[in-house]
Formats: sequence, structure tokens, C-alpha cells
Amino acid sequence: MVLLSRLVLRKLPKVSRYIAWDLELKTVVALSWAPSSNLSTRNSSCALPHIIGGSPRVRELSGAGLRKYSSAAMSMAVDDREAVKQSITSTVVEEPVQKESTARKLLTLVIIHSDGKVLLGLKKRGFGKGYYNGFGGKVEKGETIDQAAARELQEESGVTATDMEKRGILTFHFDNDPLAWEVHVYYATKFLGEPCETDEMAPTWFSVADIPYDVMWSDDPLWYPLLLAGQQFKGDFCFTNTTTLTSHTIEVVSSL
Ligand SMILES: Nc1[nH]c(=O)nc2c1ncn2[C@H]1C[C@H](O)[C@@H](COP(=O)(O)OP(=O)(O)OP(=O)(O)O)O1
Repeated sequence: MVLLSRLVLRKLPKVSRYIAWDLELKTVVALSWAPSSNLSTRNSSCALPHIIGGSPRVRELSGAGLRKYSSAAMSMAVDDREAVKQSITSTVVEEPVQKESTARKLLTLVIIHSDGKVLLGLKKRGFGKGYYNGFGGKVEKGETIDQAAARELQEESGVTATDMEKRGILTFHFDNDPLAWEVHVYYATKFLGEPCETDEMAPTWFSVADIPYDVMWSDDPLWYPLLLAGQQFKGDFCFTNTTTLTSHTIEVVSSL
């Protein structure tokens, strides 16, 4: 059984059929995927299911509303092979949300916006090499997401933000990684220290009109304008060949 923040999912013995207890909608949902959507393949986290049973509210779901089921099914196919042997008749129990971290990776991203300019770093090595991006990385064991954001910013740029606040949560699905990446996006306007080049990043200031979207992740033009306009947002992005954006959803939210 896989537990995401709002979803408990159990695979039926029959291939490509799942039963979910949706903690958000508080109802049971029965799902199936089209024969071509093989959930054991790398790219399948973006395949949307068909609702084959559930309340009227569930039957109205489409697009982003269905994507959470795809992600959960993909996570289960990889992480919880034993569960697929169990039958639907087992009791589904709500478990603590902390279990979510086993189904996805947690990362941070900090963007500093000061005096009409945005501080971005050219990634010199590792994932996203050659792209300009905010500063961030993986949340380490024993630290909170806020602490990880502050640490990564300091390590990669040499500065400490003093008014950092979370503005977005982005979920990325890469075809070469069975786990979704949950990236917590922070925004700051004040900081201590001077940006300096590190082994990993070369910081540069860009005016908002000159943000170099052509050498950035292709999801960035879709949400940077929301960030810079002071909005909070959630997004979901699917990539193939690591960097080609194939589908996405994004929404402005009132709280994260
Ligand atoms: N599609 C995407 N768009 C974007 O704007 N930022 C992305 C992104 N996919 C990943 N990121 C960010 C999240 C995170 O800040 C960074 C990736 O983190 P890293 O792999 O550099 O992590 P670490 O610094 O922990 O790595 P190591 O130093 O190799 O341990 O790229």
C-alpha cells in the first residue's frame, strides 16, 4: 500500500486496476489505465487513469485531479511490489503523513529578488549542469525543509537570506527516476553577505526582463512570473529524456 499526502492506493490483483481511498475527497475510487499505459515503464507516471467507480464527485475528476493517482500508482509499482499481491479486501488504514517521504524526494530552491534583479546561479556540475537556476538541493536527514533551503543557499551562493518565505511547491516527474521530486520554492528580498562563486554554482544578477529562460529549466517561465508577482503556487511537471517538458499543471493557491 502506498500513502501519499492525501491518498492511500492499493493495486487489485488484476493488472492496471487500482482501488484508492482518497483522503482529500474522503471516498473510495476505482481506477484503471488504458492498455498502452504500462505502469511498470519509466514514463508511465504521466499516464492518466480512467475512473471506473466511486462517488459522483470522483467521476467529475480530470487532468490534474487524476494525476495524483498516476504518481501514486507509479510509486507503488516501484516501491511496494509486495502490496500488489494483496487483495482489495484488506483494511485500508490512514497512516501518518511522514510516510510520504518514502515515495518522493524532497528538495529546495531559493530565488533572491532584490532591487529589481534576480540572483541566479549557473550550475557547474551535477544535475541541471549548464542551466541557470535558483539555489537549492536535497533535504538531508534530520533537517527541516526550511533549514535545508537556508543551508543550500549558503553553500551554493555564500549568502544568508533574512526574509525567506515559501512561495511554491513543484512536483517533477523525470522518466529516469521512479521517485517524484517535490521541490519547495522560497523567495527572499533581503540577505547578508555577498554572492560568490562556489564549486557548484556561479551566481549572477539578472534584471527581471533579462531572466535567461533559454538556458533554464523549461518549467521556469511557467512559474517565475507567479513567484515574482508575489503569488503562491503549486505545479506538477512531467519530463522525458530528463529535460523535455511533456505536460504540466500549475495553479495559484491561497496557502501551501
Ligand atoms: N525542473 C526543474 N526546474 C527548476 O527550476 N529547478 C529544478 C528542476 N529540477 C530540479 N531542480 C532544482 C531543485 C534543486 O534545487 C536542484 C537539484 O538539486 P541538486 O541535485 O543540485 O542537489 P544537491 O545540491 O543536494 O546535490 P549534490 O550537491 O549533488 O548532493 O535543482
